[in-house]
Amino acid sequence: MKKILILHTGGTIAMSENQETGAIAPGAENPLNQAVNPFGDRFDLITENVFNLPSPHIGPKEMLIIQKRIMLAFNENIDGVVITHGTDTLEETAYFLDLTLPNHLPVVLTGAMRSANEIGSDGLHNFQTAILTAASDDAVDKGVLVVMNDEIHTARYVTKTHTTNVATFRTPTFGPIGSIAKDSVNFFAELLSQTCLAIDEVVDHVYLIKAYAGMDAELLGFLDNDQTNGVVIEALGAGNLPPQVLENLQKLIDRDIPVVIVSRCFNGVAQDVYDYEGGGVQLKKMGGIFCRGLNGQKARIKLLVGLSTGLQKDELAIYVADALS
Ligand SMILES: NC(=O)C[C@H](N)C(=O)O
Repeated sequence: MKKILILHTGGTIAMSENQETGAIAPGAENPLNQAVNPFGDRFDLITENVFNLPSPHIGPKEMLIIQKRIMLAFNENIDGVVITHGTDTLEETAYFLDLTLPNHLPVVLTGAMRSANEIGSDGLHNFQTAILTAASDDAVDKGVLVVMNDEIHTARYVTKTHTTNVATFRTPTFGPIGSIAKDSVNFFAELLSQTCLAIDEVVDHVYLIKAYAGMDAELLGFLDNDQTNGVVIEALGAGNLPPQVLENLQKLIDRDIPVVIVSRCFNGVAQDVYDYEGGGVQLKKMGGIFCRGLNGQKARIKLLVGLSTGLQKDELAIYVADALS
């Protein structure tokens, strides 16, 4: 019988709706703990309530606590791990774990868009399909996975795309790698393997900012101080910035603060293609690190993990630049 470790961390999947006001909030008890186990004796389910937090309250420190708990599971004959999590920051926790856990133990994150007592609540269904996926032999060596709404996505590329719809998790550019139909878990893609870094602490002051038409130079100026450890910029289009921010950008780079460039576009990959003032060619020459294929929040997690594990300068740039390294 497969032994599946379940780690509850909170989120809408653990919340209920106030029937009078319609407001959604966590209660003292996680409704998932009261749910009947639909699998009977099929799996040995070991449940731990790690946190009961809405996911905007989850940051790298909490991610590291979850990571450390899963590292222990490697010596506990666990066959798979399911993490229930709020959806707002689920993709960041999933990617943090993807970068820091060895690949071979299936680790699956899930959540819900409708709380436990709302009509059409998706929590229990997502929870069950996440368990099925974590128990699937085919989930081994696929990296950390996100299961929502009968789809299986890689932690590396999945993102939350809708504020309320149950089909919110999507993988732009690449698509999901599997699906669940009733009881059967089907994968239709392999994952290219990546390095896993051993992590023991997390650095702070790693920032994410978004470029916009007429962007003010001051914002980058505020980050030009001893505290800043790294900056990710969601640049325009293929990876370009307005000329007026270049002077302050150069100041950050001269301070040896790693500056990572991704695109604010929903699809595609940032590249140094444009050779005009503020274009990607110049940003790269100035020392900007182009990150291939990750969105802003994932690139920030990667930069944070690289910095937290002690990578510096060229080594850090190589690690962050390629989503597969
Ligand atoms: N659907 C959700 O879980 C959203 C909630 N605000 C959270 O992330 O905790």
